[in-house]
Amino acid sequence: MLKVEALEKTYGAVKAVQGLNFRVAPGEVLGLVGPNGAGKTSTLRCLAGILPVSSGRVVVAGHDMAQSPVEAKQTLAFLPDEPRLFEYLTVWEHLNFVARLYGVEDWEPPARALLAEMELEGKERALPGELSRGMKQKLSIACGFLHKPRLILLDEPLTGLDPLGIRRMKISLRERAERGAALVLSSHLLPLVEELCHRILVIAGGRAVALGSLAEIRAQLTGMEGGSASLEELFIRITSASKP
Ligand SMILES: Nc1ncnc2c1ncn2[C@@H]1O[C@H](COP(=O)(O)OP(=O)(O)OP(=O)(O)O)[C@@H](O)[C@H]1O
Repeated sequence: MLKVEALEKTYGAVKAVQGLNFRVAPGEVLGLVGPNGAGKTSTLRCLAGILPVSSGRVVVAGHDMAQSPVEAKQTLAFLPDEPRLFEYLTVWEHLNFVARLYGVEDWEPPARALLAEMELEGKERALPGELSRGMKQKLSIACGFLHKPRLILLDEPLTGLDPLGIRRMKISLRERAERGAALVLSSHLLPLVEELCHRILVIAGGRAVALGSLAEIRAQLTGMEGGSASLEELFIRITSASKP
């Protein structure tokens, strides 16, 4: 569903992402982890087509992001950590607007189901200014899910959610993967990554320093298959080893 080849992103002299290669299959959840400034957000924004890549290729469901950006973007949803909403559109109008943008037919039944899933029932007429931080996040996620994206890119998706909201969101994400969506999820919450992700890409200084399942990364690092090191322990070992 997602193919990334030799992805590079530079900002002037800053090399934020260097030589990333990976694929994500339908139904798979890939965790993107790395220290502050590692290049996670830059990577996700390049995958979403929000930032142009400096070199390399991003292909979403067979559509090359550089050559067929509209087709590629129609297939995906990008959920940033800071929800970006329209100040003068109500909750329901947001969903209506997104449905029209993506050409979702008969959008009202799925929009209602999403509001129920995100616990926003009764808030249909509220403006963003009347919503809490977590509710804004949930509305942004509902808008992202409305067109049934086949690739879901999430940057710190649980920021601002309460414990029950976090649990519900984990279920929602897992369900989308079970129905065949590919997910790429960046987070500093390593237990969440450990719980939800089938494979993990660890980046540091813009470069991939480990890629595989937790068991594979553990085996690469310790040479002991079936060892019990947590992702947190592995993360600290990998990222401190890759420091210049
Ligand atoms: N718009 C920009 N202009 C210049 N440099 C940038 C810009 N955005 C990011 N960078 C730089 O690119 C590098 C990677 O930043 P990025 O935000 O992708 O990291 P991150 O892994 O998401 O970090 P964090 O965990 O802190 O959110 C950093 O050195 C950062 O300073």
